[in-house]
Amino acid sequence: MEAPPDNDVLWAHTLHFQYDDGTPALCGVSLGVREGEILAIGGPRGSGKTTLLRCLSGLVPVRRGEVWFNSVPVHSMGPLTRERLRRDRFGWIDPAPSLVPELNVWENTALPLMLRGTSRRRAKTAALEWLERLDIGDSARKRPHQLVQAERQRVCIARALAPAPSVLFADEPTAPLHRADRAQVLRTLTTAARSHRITVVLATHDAETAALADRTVSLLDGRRVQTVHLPPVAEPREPEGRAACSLSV
Ligand SMILES: Nc1ncnc2c1ncn2[C@@H]1O[C@H](COP(=O)(O)OP(=O)(O)OP(=O)(O)O)[C@@H](O)[C@H]1O
Repeated sequence: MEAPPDNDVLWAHTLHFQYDDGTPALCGVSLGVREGEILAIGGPRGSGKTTLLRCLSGLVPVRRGEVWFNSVPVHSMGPLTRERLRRDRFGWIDPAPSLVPELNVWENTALPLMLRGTSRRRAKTAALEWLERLDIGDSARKRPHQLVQAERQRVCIARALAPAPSVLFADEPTAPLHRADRAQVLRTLTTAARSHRITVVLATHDAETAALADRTVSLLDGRRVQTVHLPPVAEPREPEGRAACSLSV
């Protein structure tokens, strides 16, 4: 059996993944992610990017192949150990913002820190700092329903960065943002990651987003390929009845 290299924080070897309905999503993908690296996982829709992030982060069990985090096997962990690993060491950003509706913005942002045992006061201070960095500090006391989609996504990004996770898995993190916002938020995300030595695994089908990473691993039909042409990304559609959001940054 091959051993993971010492300087790879994440290492996957011949990963295969098939959904319960039989859909093959990953076919023998191997990769290494170095500590502090920002790695883009590129590829068109349906190429397996989200599934790869789910396998690497321990969100789904790996039945064929291996995943190692800091030389610890994730593929052989039980569900509770994987859950603890995700809570204590990993961060996750989904393409669509998902917040607890009953909590305000800073409480949502502070939640992962409090789940890790940080006091409410310290978690609030950290949450407010990250909300400021994401230009959403003024909305700290608002409820999620009072924000537009793009603002909610900024809150999700602040929430993921606040605990300074060892690895941040970002699945199309700027999908709900407009072009101008996208570049600014991505720059904030990558700058924060670099200054806090957060390793980032960033799934994207957008060439401009991938260009901000240190390196890109490309997928096509669940397989790793040398290069893949990524078309320009379409603008997100605004929900009806809302003006196009322009966050002043
Ligand atoms: N829950 C599921 N059940 C069955 N098949 C799925 C499921 N989720 C994804 N798939 C299939 O697995 C394959 C890989 O999907 P995946 O979402 O990982 O790709 P992706 O590159 O992230 O795509 P996108 O950019 O659209 O999110 C696709 O064929 C997809 O249809």
